[in-house]
Amino acid sequence: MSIFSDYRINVRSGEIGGDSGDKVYLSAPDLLVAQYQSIEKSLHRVRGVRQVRRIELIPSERRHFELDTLLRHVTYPVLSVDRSGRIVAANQAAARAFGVSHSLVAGMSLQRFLPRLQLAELLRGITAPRYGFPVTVRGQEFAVDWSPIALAEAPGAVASLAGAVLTLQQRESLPSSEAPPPQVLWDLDRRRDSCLRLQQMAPLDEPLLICGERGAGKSTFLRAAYYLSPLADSGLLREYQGSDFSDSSLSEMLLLPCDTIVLLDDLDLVPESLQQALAEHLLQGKLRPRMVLSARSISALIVPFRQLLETQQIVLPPLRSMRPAVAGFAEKILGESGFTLDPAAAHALATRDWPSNFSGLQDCLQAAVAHSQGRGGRSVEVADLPASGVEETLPWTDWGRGLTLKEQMDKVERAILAEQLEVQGSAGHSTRDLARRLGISHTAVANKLRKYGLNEGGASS
Ligand SMILES: Nc1ncnc2c1ncn2[C@@H]1O[C@H](COP(=O)(O)OP(=O)(O)OP(=O)(O)O)[C@@H](O)[C@H]1O
Repeated sequence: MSIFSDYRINVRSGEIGGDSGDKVYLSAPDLLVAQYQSIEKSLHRVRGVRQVRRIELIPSERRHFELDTLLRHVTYPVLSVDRSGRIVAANQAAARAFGVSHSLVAGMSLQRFLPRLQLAELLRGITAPRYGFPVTVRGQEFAVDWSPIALAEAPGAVASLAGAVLTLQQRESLPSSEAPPPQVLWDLDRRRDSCLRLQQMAPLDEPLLICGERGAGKSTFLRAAYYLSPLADSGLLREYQGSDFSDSSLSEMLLLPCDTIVLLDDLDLVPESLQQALAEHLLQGKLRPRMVLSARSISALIVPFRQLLETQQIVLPPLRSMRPAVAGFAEKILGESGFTLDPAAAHALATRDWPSNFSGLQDCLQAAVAHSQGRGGRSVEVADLPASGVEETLPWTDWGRGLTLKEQMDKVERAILAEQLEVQGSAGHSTRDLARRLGISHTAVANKLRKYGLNEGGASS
């Protein structure tokens, strides 16, 4: 050092390195060639010095320089923040996204650019990386990857956090950020009550549960709840599917701001441990967004959710409990196709049980329209309807709504015969055995089987 000071050479930094740790690197950026030549000999005389060389960059400068070049070439924003949320370093792309000059970014507060990010929370307690949570910067949608910088002594401990590195990827058209297409709700028969309840409950803050069987319209109601919520105008929208719900979905949800509306479809398909965690966070008030959930039924959920949502649920009636309106629903579905529904076909539809509800009715009508088209028709007739699948046995009041006693009895009789045929078919019995078992004549059995279309490929006589 005295050699350098004798020659008035400013040494800005130094480090020890090399493969065997026996090299000393000194950074003297203003060193002139003549100065170097003069000190070189003196340096050689220092004990232990074997070689003196002049290099362009010392290793740490080189690393810095390489990182800088790398970041400059990264087209998406990358930046780092310290524990207090101040930006320490940022690349050009980040400065561009934030709309400030690159030289000014360092030192600014990140919150200024991402006002809705739960920054304090992230910096205070999150020690594992988080991927893909949505933010908006000057009207542009990004997904943020957040990697905490933990100090080596205690990685994983909150106290060890020194800040974080963030990367922002532009989101082209993430479905979750897009509002679903608005849909007019069918408000016939018992469905009208569900629509009215939705209108009353959607604008509230409490979590809302929509229950219904397969195809009963849960997803449709979830999306309608979004439009009926005051947040639809200004807030953020996030949609989750219960079957895909994971730990990272939950941690992402915890970071969402309070003006977000979360639609979580099929909560009953979320693993129980995650349902538990979700319920706890909700009860402790840690989940800020407005939650709208759906499930097959409230009894399919874990106990805390049942208690939490009991008074805040809308149960969608199954289609079979709205028999008087089945034709009306069918006409709404047919509406766009220009096909009409023949009264006999409408009646036939009303007698079916629709285990998959509106989805089943839609599929059936789609097939019927194709069939009718095939014969050059413009209306759906009984002959166009595909054969109905398996029918379910259900509580009588709902099940029989809109059916005469005779129609109800016929459905029961058919179900009994179909079940008996299946049992005896596998045991190799005949229709005579069936007649004996049911206590009726063989002719009566044959007539009934014919009436219900059960005689083909069934039991032998
Ligand atoms: N009230 C309604 N108004 C308009 N369309 C509806 C209504 N209810 C259901 N539908 C239509 O019926 C079909 C089934 O509805 P949806 O997908 O919402 O049911 P789901 O209960 O979520 O089904 P799944 O259990 O299979 O997820 C959809 O095509 C939907 O458009």
